[in-house]
Amino acid sequence: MAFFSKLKDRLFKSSSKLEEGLDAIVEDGGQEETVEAPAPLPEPQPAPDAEPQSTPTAEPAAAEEPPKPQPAEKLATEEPVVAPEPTPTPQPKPAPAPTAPAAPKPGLLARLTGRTTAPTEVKRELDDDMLEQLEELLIASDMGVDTALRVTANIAEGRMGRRVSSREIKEMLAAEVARIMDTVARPMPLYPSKPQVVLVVGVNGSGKTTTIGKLASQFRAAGKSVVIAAGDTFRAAAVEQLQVWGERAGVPVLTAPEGSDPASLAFDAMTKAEADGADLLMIDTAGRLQNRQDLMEELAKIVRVIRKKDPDAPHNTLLVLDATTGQNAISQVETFQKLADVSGLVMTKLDGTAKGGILVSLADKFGLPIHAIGVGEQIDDLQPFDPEEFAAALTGLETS
Ligand SMILES: Nc1nc2c(ncn2[C@@H]2O[C@H](COP(=O)(O)OP(=O)(O)OP(=O)(O)O)[C@@H](O)[C@H]2O)c(=O)[nH]1
Repeated sequence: MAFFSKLKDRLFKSSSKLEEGLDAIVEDGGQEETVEAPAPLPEPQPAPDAEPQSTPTAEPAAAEEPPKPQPAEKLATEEPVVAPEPTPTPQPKPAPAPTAPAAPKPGLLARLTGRTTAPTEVKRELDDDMLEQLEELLIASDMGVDTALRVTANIAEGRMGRRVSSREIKEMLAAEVARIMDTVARPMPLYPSKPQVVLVVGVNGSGKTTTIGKLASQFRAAGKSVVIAAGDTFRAAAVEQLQVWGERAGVPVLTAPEGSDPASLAFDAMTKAEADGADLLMIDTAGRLQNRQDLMEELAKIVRVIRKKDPDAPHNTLLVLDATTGQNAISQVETFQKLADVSGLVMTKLDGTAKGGILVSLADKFGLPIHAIGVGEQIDDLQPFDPEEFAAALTGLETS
């Protein structure tokens, strides 16, 4: 519940654009029609709130990494709060059905008597022009050309020539988006290894430090002992910022003198975390642009050194992506994947983007797990990723 409203509120910037675009497409060339009783929805009814917390289960992760996982625990502690929602069984929706046959009569009478109370809505025939407009809209929302084409093709399948309302097109789109995102919504897996080494990488300012602080706080609240290593040894300010987050999360931050080798800090931090019996060691790294070859090499070195200490480490390599960077996120994933064997993504700043479609594009292209999303700058502004809620928020479905 908390998650839903937060995402909904904060994704408004993103949803409103897509939502307005979808409304405009239907209105452009559409005609107002009287709403027939309980309008039969197109077959793939997405049932947006049917299984809200189904996603952050870890079965897929377990299936993929059979050797070690003792699959994930939820990242977001408020996840149980979502549970109460589905119970509201007062769904008197089925009831209106019997009244359906009677509905046209009063509508007609009302019209004859000049009291036009019958509700109307704009519908447009789903044709090539409409699909083209839809493709353009999705591409503009950063969904990427390939994904946009695939999504529209799926929407079109079996529905060409049908008259659709704005709400129906949003439902179809939300169902497609949720289907793509369903496979990638997975919390960060936890392993029995002690310490489980989590390397956090990304370009400058993507939100690595903030995400580490938020994650550390959540893991700590889940009863894990966490240690953070300040791997950005180049900037004193970065270390200080991490120390602030360490304090907020209540976890120790290991540092090294400014300018020292981040790989050796990572090695020392592993030794220390092991000696302390820590469950998790989260290693922050300096932000590096994917086109800076030297820095990317340095990252590869950090990974090599970590593996000297534990060949299975880093157990998780989280790539933190800033959702506001749009399509550039694609090349970030490609480059970081080559050097650091990225195991999962955290998408930050979803509260500030007008183009949440990038997540759909990433999921469709790489299939990397999305462990969490950042929806603000506060310590509790990191949420598990829920495909249905995301799809509904992105398309503006729940606001219609
Ligand atoms: N609105 C919003 N801001 C965020 C989010 N995550 C991080 N930020 C902000 O983004 C800015 C950069 O975050 P950092 O955590 O310092 O990013 P970084 O990747 O560690 O940065 P470098 O160390 O410079 O590479 C800060 O102002 C954060 O408060 C988020 O989910 N939403």
